[in-house]
Amino acid sequence: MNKPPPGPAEAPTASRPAVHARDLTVVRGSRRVLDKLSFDVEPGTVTGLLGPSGSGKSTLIRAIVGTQAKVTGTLDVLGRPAGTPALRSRVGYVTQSPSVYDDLTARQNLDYYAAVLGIPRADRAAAVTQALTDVDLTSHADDLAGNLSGGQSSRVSLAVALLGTPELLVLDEPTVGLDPVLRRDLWNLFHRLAARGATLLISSHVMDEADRCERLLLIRDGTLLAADTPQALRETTGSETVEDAFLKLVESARDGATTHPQSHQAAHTPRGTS
Ligand SMILES: Nc1ncnc2c1ncn2[C@@H]1O[C@H](COP(=O)(O)OP(=O)(O)OP(=O)(O)O)[C@@H](O)[C@H]1O
Repeated sequence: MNKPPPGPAEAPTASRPAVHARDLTVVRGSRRVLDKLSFDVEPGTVTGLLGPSGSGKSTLIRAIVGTQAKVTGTLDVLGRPAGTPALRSRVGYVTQSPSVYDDLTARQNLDYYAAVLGIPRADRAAAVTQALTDVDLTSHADDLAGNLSGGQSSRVSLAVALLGTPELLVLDEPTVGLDPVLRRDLWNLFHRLAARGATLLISSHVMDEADRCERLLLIRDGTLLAADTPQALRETTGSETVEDAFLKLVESARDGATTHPQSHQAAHTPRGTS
């Protein structure tokens, strides 16, 4: 693809990947659980990190947010090495298990985290209300978190991550256990956040969420099978669904096919061109 060189008027941050990984490797115990991953996450996109249970999604997410030990290779986040303290307020992270205080209400939880994040007292109430609105929890704002359903407490955690208006939001299986309506609503929220300029990296082991993402990173056994758009993955593998594409990529990796699976990687393809 003949991409013209960046012109002098092009803002360097606009085209810089939100996440840039080269030969990213993580060893846990005696096992290499991520093996030489190379990919870029483009800014302003909703990128899905898809792979079966145990494939290394959470490990990769922890590496990106800077909480994983024994990471080697290159891993830059918003132009800085992953884990740099200056990134803390720029990266929102939601873990698989909701991290809220059961004896505080949803609003009190958010107010507390807003204070921890250093949001000025005068701005806190508005920031909390906005975050509660974003996750559609205003009607439960004054319920104790301990009395909320699993899906509702996950949304409180998500609201916490939204508080600082992070540039990059990394969400580990945020839709697990949610009913289809809530899942759809959350995906709509993710796209609204991306439209406001945020980059979202969202892990899931549910392949039917693939088509809700603009781009996908498919991983299995700690290796990257592909990085591309859902449509390109279906087309290049001749598959009807991303799940079938995934299976074909696994088979071709297993057969040691001459076409290396990572040739599907289109980390530098500008958005909307593939
Ligand atoms: N302390 C450890 N020592 C060795 N291997 C580990 C350790 N912790 C995790 N692993 C292995 O690392 C691999 C990746 O785990 P990870 O939690 O990143 O996968 P995942 O894709 O997020 O899985 P899930 O979807 O089930 O959460 C797994 O095979 C797991 O068994």
